[in-house]
Amino acid sequence: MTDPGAREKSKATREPKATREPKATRETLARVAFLPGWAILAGMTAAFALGASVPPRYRWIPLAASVVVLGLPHGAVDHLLLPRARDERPGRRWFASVGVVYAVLGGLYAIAWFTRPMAAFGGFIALTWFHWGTGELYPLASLAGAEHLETRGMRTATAAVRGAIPMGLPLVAFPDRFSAVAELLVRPFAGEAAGAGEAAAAGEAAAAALEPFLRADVRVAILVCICGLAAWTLAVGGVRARRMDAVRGWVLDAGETALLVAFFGLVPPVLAVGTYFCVWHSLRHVVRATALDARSTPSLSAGRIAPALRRFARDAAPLSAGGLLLLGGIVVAVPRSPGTPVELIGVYLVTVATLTLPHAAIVAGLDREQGLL
Ligand SMILES: CC1=C(/C=C/C(C)=C/C=C/C(C)=C/C=O)C(C)(C)CCC1
Ligand SMILES: [Fe+2]
Repeated sequence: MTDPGAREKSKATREPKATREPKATRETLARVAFLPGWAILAGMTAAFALGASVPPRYRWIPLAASVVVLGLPHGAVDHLLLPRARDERPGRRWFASVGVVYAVLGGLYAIAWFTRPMAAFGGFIALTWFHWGTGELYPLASLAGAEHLETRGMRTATAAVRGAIPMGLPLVAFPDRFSAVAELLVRPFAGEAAGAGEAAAAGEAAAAALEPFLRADVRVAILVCICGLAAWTLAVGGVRARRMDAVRGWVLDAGETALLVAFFGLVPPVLAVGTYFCVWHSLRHVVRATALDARSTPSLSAGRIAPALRRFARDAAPLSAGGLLLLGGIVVAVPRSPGTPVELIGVYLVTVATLTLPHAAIVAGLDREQGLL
């Protein structure tokens, strides 16, 4: 005999933890997670559609800003995420475990950059695809309440689409910029005793390895795959949403997907990726982290986000500083030290890459904990 009360209870515990926030709290979180990103990306998309342009050197500003604003700090609370999601105290044991994950995964990946930089770059694109894609599930499913994402299949497909847009469309629309960034990231790792000639050769080797992806027919194929997957995922999601009478969440999903396609198709990639990193991916993750902090719930449910963000900034400060130290270490350790601001940002991106592997692993653990992955 199953007692209906028990069945109700088990249903309640199966519900992803992330959706347990009271409605008022969720609305505050959603406002902060969504509105700035929509406004800034839509504004920039419109400006570039109307022919705006930004001189190349200024396109790096958002990426440079991400060192202190949202970008690097968004990963600096990784040691607090899982214990808070499990209602445990984030003590020394958690800090040590997360430290080990960072040391092992980050360390191995750093070695890969020094030994096989081009493969490491390819891995970075794949990793970002996964991490930025799955990073969209919490805001969509838990904050926007997009019920068409209730099945694992829909969530997998949606994450694949959301990650493919920022990594694939810059290649499709701006192949030369894409390969220039690949060269920028790979060049400092040219052989131990590399002279300028050898470094240039490494850069050229990077460009040569990318060559097949830069061909017009291959890029058209990539575009067709991304748009086809997006259209198919949204079509299946739309049917589900209609059946569940949950069209609002689907409209948000479809609208965002269209905005992202237009944004990454029109805005120069260095500017687009940097902006997206700060005001979209990182902001959404920061909001998610504040939602896990029990001390922040009273002010959040009263519609106030500032105290929660201040608390986040305090939590994230020490390890953001740690990230900067690591950046300094990598700058010193690369065989060819960066000589210009842009080269310095290139080395920063490699630092971000090595930190992103352990960060993505921990966030994936949180996704599992919250029933999203
Ligand atoms: C800058 C840039 C690129 C790559 C950026 C990447 C891969 C950024 C990843 C950031 C991460 C993972 C942050 C942490 O969440 C591309 C696509 C080559 C295109 C040209 C501009
Ligand atoms: Fe992240």
